Amino acid sequence: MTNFSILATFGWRPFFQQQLSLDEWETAQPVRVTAQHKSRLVVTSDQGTQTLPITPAMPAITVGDWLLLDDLGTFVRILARQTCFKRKSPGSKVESQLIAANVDVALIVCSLNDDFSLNRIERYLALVHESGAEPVVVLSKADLSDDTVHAIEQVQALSPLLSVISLDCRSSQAREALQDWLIEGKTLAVLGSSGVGKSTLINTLAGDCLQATGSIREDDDKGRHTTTHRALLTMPSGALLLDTPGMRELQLADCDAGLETTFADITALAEHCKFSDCQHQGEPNCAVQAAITSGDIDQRRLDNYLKLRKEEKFNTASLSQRRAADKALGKYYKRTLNAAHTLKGR
Ligand SMILES: Nc1nc2c(ncn2[C@@H]2O[C@H](COP(=O)(O)OP(=O)(O)OP(=O)(O)O)[C@@H](O)[C@H]2O)c(=O)[nH]1
Ligand SMILES: [Zn+2]
Repeated sequence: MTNFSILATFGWRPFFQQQLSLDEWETAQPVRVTAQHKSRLVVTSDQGTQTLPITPAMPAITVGDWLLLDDLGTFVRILARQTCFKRKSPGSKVESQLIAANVDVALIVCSLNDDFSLNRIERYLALVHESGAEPVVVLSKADLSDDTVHAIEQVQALSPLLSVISLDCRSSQAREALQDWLIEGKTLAVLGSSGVGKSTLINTLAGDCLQATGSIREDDDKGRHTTTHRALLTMPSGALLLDTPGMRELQLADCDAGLETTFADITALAEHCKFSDCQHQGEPNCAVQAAITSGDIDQRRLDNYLKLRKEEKFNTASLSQRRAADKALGKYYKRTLNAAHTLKGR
């Protein structure tokens, strides 16, 4: 029988428990994916850590997922995700690539020096809202800024409900600043552009346990000893840190809903524009332009919204275009093959 209180320390909660049938409750073993390799997964449960070969019958699985295994340790099924980060796949076969599942809190790191950009924060907010995770904006390198208060105000003005904090990633006080989110069983992820202090913050939050469990020596698929990176770590606070390279390279794509949430003020106003397809760029009786004239909304914010929406549309369109192109290519191959057969048959 599964020890659910141990599982809770890995992020197990009613959302997952509710998905179990009575039978599964008694016999199945829930495990969480803590690392992913080419041909196998590393999973953790109340029984400890084990590896699981990836088979063609399995659905797409990513770090952070919860799976059910039977009493022989064989994969049974994947549980529905509470949140999910994806990105546009570089290949053309699959639409999107899974990056991480069941992240509760996404720390959007933006440094208070040259990198500080409201546009970039809005871009990350759209991504995080799309995933379903709770965003927390972390303004790093506070020690290098003369006016953190003003910066916090600017970010807070993006949404009154947004959590915004400033800190020095190198200082142990960073843990205190984030203590509201460093809760046992909560899964955090860190994102932000290069050089803003993500690794430094992760080191500070994870402390000694990063060295102890972050890199583990194990045998690879060919039996060689390798040092691999474990993507899900338990921090001293009991909170879990999900750290995979994919989180660091996220692009904005397929996040229509995330944009709507991030720019809820603009989308709410847009309902009052005269034209339902108003682009808010000079059409008559545009409620958004009126809000800009009255100073309720910044021109910068509208420009960024229009830019991100255009980018999102472009990315989504190129996905469907690629799908259409694939189909056409498939048909071409088939035709050529048929023609070859016909020729041969003559
Ligand atoms: N003064 C100051 N320096 C910081 C702070 N956070 C990070 N740094 C420094 O900034 C540099 C970049 O920090 P990293 O933690 O490597 O940044 P990163 O976001 O992980 O960068 P990538 O690995 O490229 O994605 C390092 O030299 C850090 O020591 C901070 O809060 N204050
Ligand atoms: Zn309008």
